[in-house]
Amino acid sequence: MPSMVTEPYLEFDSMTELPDSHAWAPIDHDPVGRDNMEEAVPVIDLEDPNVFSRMADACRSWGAFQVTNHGVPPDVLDGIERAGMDLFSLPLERKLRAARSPDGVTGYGVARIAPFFPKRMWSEGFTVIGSPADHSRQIWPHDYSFFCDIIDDYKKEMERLTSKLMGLILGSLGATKDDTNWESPSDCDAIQLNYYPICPDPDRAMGLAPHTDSTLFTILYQSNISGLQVLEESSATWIEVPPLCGALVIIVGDLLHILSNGAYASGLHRAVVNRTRHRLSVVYLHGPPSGVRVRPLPGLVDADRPPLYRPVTWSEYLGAKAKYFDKALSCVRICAPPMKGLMA
Ligand SMILES: C=C1C[C@]23C[C@@]1(O)CC[C@H]2[C@@]12CCC[C@@](C)(C(=O)O1)[C@H]2[C@@H]3C(=O)O
Ligand SMILES: O=C(O)CCC(=O)C(=O)O
Ligand SMILES: [Fe+2]
Repeated sequence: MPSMVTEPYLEFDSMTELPDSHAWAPIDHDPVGRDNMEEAVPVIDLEDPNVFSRMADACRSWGAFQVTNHGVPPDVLDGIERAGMDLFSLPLERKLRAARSPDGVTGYGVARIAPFFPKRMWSEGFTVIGSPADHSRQIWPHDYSFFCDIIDDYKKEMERLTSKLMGLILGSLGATKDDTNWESPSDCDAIQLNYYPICPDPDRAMGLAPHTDSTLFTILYQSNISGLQVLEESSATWIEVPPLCGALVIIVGDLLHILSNGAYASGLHRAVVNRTRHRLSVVYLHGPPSGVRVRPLPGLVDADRPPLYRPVTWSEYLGAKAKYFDKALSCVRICAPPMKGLMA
């Protein structure tokens, strides 16, 4: 694995120029797709009678879609947005009290994929798995429970929605929950808060570099500021996912690609930044419970369609991602050349 970035954290708000450490090659900020619906990431009403076929089309061609009628109350979305802003608006020294430890996963820090890129990203993140109480207490010693309560409310809504979405996605593949050997909710799901400060030179800065998520699927709330883009593969074009009031973005992760035996594409996505508006995204990363091995669904495997991937747990897959990043899927692909040092 590449060595970790060791430079000090940046006080973004004090920067009037983009430092060389954060200057990427110019970024195309004029993605197509805003007005041309043929080129737009689909928006799916979860009450649509054709929801299975609409999801199947979106997952095959985009690896992403937006959902409406998802049932998450607006005050829960507003609450987590406010809590995220409270957190990231604090002085750096306060946030660093909850810094992610070098071998840890949760807490405050730069994007975990940072070591794979030569330049640094214009963003900060905070990851929660399980209870955020310890980190919250470090940041707000006298009033840490407000943050925990908001995270708790959000988590409950996401657990309800992941269960619903899992049923629909399995339905879109012609399967049911009985075809998997696990139940929602998962004990390993993560909440990731991402903050993208105002940037003096957004054409050369990258909020979050292109990546796929290691999840079954990801539920992303981006409020009303644009920044998320998905790669449209056939034209190799980055397409903006426009913020829609109250909608949530669903991104197909690598484990759903495996479960679908390659039928659904994991969506390659990135976040760009803005000269005048800071942006917050709240990301719910959903995977299987610990110990469960994800494998291609039995109904999608036959003599003509052999399994493309071997069974893998989420933690094994995250280990491969941390080591090989965008080559992680090929590590678990059957018949692919084995990569040195990968788990049995
Ligand atoms: C469950 C997880 C998925 C994630 C790694 C993590 O352990 C917690 C953070 C997640 C996140 C969020 C930002 C993008 C991403 C690629 C990253 O660097 O950290 C994802 C990871 C992932 O999906 O691989
Ligand atoms: O902020 C965004 O829009 C993208 C965030 C993201 O891709 C992630 O956290 O995995
Ligand atoms: Fe992502």
